[in-house]
Amino acid sequence: MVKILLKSVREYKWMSLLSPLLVTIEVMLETYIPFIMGNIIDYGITPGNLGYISSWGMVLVGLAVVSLIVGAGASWFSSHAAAGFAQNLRHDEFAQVQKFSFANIEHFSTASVVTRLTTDITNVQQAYQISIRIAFRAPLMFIFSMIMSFRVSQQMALIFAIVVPILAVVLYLIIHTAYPLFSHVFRRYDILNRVVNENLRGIRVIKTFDRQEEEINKFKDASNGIFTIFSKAQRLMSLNAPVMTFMINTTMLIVSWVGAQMIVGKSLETGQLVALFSYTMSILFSLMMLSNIITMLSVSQASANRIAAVLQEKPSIVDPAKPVTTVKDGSVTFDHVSMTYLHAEHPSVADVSLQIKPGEFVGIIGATGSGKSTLVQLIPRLYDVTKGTVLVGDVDVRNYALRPLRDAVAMVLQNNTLFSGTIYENLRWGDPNATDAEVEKAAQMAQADSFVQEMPKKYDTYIEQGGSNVSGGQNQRLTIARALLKKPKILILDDSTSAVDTETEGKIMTALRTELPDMTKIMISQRITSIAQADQIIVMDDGQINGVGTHEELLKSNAIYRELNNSQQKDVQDTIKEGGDSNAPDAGNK
Ligand SMILES: Nc1ncnc2c1ncn2[C@@H]1O[C@H](COP(=O)(O)OP(=O)(O)OP(=O)(O)O)[C@@H](O)[C@H]1O
Repeated sequence: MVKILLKSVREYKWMSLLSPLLVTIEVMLETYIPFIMGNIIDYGITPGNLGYISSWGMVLVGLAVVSLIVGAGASWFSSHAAAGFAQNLRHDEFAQVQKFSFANIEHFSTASVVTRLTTDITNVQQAYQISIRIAFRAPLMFIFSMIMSFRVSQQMALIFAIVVPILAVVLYLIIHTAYPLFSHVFRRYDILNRVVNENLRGIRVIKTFDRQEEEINKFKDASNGIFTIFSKAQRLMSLNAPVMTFMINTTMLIVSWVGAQMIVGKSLETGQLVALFSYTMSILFSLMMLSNIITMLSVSQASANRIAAVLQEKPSIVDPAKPVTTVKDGSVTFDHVSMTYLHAEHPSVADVSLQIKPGEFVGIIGATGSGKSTLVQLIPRLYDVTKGTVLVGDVDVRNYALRPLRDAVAMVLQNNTLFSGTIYENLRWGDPNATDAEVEKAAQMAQADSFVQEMPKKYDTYIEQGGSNVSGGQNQRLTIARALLKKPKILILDDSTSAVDTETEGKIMTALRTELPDMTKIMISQRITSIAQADQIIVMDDGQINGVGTHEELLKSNAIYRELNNSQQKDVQDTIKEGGDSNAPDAGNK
């Protein structure tokens, strides 16, 4: 796992190596300073030797300055290397997520991917910075201080041999209890992110239903969950400080008591005792630092695992070894195709066989959940079939490189998203090199040009995030125009004219049929009127094809289609009787 993450260190490798090197120098200098101080007391101050004091005093100042500079360098290199490493890791993880298929994303959940890209990366960044600085500093400080205190007085150093193991056991017990709590926190972050994500996406629905209060409570629950675990873990960790203070004071007392007796017995000098006080502090503090480091590193191990899982996830839909790069035409064949979603028990599409000729207009109709969207998503390979084969231009879709396949198959979803930017910019997602005239032509076919022309800035009108400043029907027409700019061989409209009135929808289909006769048009719709003109209509029922034919043929031969037609005719009649208008959605332009 560590190996996978460390691949992202890249250009920050040398900084990462410099930091521990400088730390080693810093610690050596720092532990030498009390030794010189002790000597100055014993050989300079006590006998009144001013020459000794001034010459070693200069050395002392020199060492302190060098140690300061080296320490600052180590700190700078470690923080810079850690920030750079985190940046690379974030880019690598984000790039990996872009390669994911829908199935991959469903595996992790969007909220969890967000936590892995934010909180988890921050944790790993901190852990990395600690690893290349403090994780070196603490044990080195401990070892050098132990060596130096043995050098000063072996007898006194034995005190540490008793105190250190006791402290180590206490600190271990604290960490051991706190760690499992920390590792739970991340799962709580996923929940928090899910609540925020859902809230922001559905903010309009929330406002419409006046559900702010409930949403605040949902957020509070998620946030309280994090608070409870964190404060429990922190309460345990806060025991560290009093335990340390107690141990330091006790050790100091023992050192003072034994030291005083040794001074009286002439086996220890005053300066040596002062040096030993300093080493006591260093040894105990480095132990505390070590315990903190171990906790932080173990906590961030959970984060590191979660990031590594994303980096190691194999994108389930990738280019084949020798991909076909051109799509011959817009023909589509389903050959005994079945598709079962991950974790689903039953197939959403079962044993479907179907032939669509290039340029045909195909309508798909059926009850909700009958598998219409699943079926068409197999054409641009948004999901792979579980059984059978889907062929586009007589080639199995799995044999194409993804880019040319998805360029040839444009898909417009019911809730397709527009992005923040001008209308020109949004439509050019379909073709970045399209001229203004080409953009406008596509918009005309999608019946979007008329309302865009009425906007003050026309095609330079700024679309807000998620297309929030255009109506649902306008949004749909713009996304159809965007898809048309790809000049696809196959255009799939997945209920993507649902918010467009029937008259405008009719105009769109007429434009597509007359101006793009070679482009295969596959249209999913709940409205019979939308697909009645199709060359063939497919009636889906429970994942299977229940009937295929033209409008007239199906009216005669297919019970489901007849039933749908009758109920929709009745609705129209009822509405007319009530004096309403059947073409409710988006009848006017905003
Ligand atoms: N991502 C998914 N994971 C698991 N099951 C799914 C997923 N998407 C759809 N399904 C299930 O597959 C079945 C077919 O769904 P699909 O969206 O293809 O139906 P549909 O006919 O297009 O419905 P609608 O008209 O409501 O859009 C449904 O039972 C649905 O619950």
